[in-house]
Amino acid sequence: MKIPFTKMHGLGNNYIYIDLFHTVLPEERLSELAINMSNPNTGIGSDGMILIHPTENADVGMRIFNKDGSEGMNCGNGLRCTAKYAYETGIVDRQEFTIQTKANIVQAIVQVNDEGKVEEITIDMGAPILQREQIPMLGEAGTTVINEPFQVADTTLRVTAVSMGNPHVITMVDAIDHAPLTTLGPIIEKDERFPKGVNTEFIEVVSDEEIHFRVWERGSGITEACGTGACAAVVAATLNNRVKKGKKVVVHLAGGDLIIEWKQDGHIWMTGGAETIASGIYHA
Ligand SMILES: N[C@@H](CCC[C@H](N)C(=O)O)C(=O)O
Repeated sequence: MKIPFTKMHGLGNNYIYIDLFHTVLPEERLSELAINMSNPNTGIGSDGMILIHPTENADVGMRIFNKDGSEGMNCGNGLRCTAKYAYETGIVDRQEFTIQTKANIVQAIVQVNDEGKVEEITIDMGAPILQREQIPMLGEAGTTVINEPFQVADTTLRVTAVSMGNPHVITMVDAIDHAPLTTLGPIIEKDERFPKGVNTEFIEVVSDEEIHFRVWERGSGITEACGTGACAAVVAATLNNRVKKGKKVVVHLAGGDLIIEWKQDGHIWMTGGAETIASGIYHA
């Protein structure tokens, strides 16, 4: 099977994008394709695979597969890349349009330069989910998880759990360069208290408008950036009284910056870039 693809990244979080407006893929091979294409030695090399597809409920649909073949519910960097792709290829002809993920339908707004290229994308990511059982995280149903002690290996972290349609657990640290990302990230990802696994973030809140951020992603490990994670980080910092609702926060990820605002109406807005790296034909 020969599959046309485009490789794109948002702040270094890179995926192989397949345009299902023009290509058909068998559902039963999607997971295997994501694993194989993501392999840097025998595939293309990526953090996973994203499908851009027609849907009845929005202008564009998006599905995300991590590099271990698991399907995620949402992807912030993927949404910005999908918005750029959809606009630049003419799938949509408006600068404001909707994208459906497995989690929800979001609004995308693209800023376009004189040459018709998308330079910046803002996504209304919707409202975060804080109810423990909806994250999901084991424990007393109906409660939230804010600065809760969490024993892992021989360390007690204090964690805040947030779903942006996908699960995140956030720990505030004093110095981002010393965050135990590689040691605790893979253990927390598969901790039984998170029945569906979890994306693990460490953040250093510098001020009420600036956060340093590192992530261990469920299904992909360390990545350069995680858009839903950056949104979840600002929610966690707000719930811990370190930043304020209604104020823009610059989140410094390993691959660059995102501007995140948790608005007074409860929605989270994410603004940042997206880049096209290459396109070609994958031989499956
Ligand atoms: N990199 C993404 C999130 C991708 C999915 C995640 N690993 C999951 O399984 O939930 C982002 O930019 O949000």
